[in-house]
Amino acid sequence: MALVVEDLRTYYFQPSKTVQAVDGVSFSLLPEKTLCLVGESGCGKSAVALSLLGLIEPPGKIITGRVSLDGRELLAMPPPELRQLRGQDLAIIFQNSRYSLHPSLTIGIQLVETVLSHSGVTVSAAREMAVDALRRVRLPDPVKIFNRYPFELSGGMRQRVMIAMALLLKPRFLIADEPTSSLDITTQTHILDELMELKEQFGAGMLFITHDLAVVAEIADEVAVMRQGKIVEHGPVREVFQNPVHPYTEQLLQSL
Ligand SMILES: Nc1ncnc2c1ncn2[C@@H]1O[C@H](COP(=O)(O)OP(=O)(O)OP(=O)(O)O)[C@@H](O)[C@H]1O
Repeated sequence: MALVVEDLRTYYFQPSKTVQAVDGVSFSLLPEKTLCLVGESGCGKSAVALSLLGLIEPPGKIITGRVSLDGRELLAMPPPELRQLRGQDLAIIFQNSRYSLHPSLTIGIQLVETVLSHSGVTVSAAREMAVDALRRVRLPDPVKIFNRYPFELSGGMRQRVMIAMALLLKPRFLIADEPTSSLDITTQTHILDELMELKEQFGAGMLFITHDLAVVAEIADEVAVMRQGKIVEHGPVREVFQNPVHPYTEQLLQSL
């Protein structure tokens, strides 16, 4: 059981040029393991995440590649099937600033809708699952939060809600795109700890996108270093940190 990415290429066709945002990326994600994808801004990390989930929008396009989950080919999957798979088998946590929660729906409605769109449980069971998910991410008074709108919560609370939403259906693989970068350091540390704890409870594999090598040192089993759309180095985190082969990795480590 693995999420396997092979020779993925995703380009953005900008008016003046074509950006090869992802340019032949391959890796595997295994259950219970954390692979950190690092690299400077604009190197294509988010484009990888969006490609895996079928969320690339024009002017972007997946040019070629294979993404398979237990032998099922994701890139060729009809959109309704892919939507069903998202959340259940593969979930994503974005940075706060992008794709955040719907502003005019309560937290509870958004969580309950997510459950109902993926399973045949009753509304009251979905409600219970939602409150339980809010409790798991250690939000105080989950029932009260359930009835709140996103704007009534702090950034840290909203990010916890996003984690609760991603873990609601106990996905087997989790993609976290800089999930804590918009938060202050203390909140970042707490949320990261909670995310890792929950991930371990569920045995999920995780692709964690970050440019923070201190975070990588703490959570990664493996690290892949990306530069200009390509993975230039990939290996167990200790090996890569102690013995960087690519000059760019060395440069990244020196900037710590
Ligand atoms: N919607 C878009 N339209 C045009 N070009 C885009 C779009 N999204 C991304 N790109 C381009 O694709 C390249 C990769 O962007 P991407 O967001 O994947 O980088 P990143 O490594 O995630 O950066 P960051 O760490 O800043 O989030 C960049 O050159 C970017 O300008």
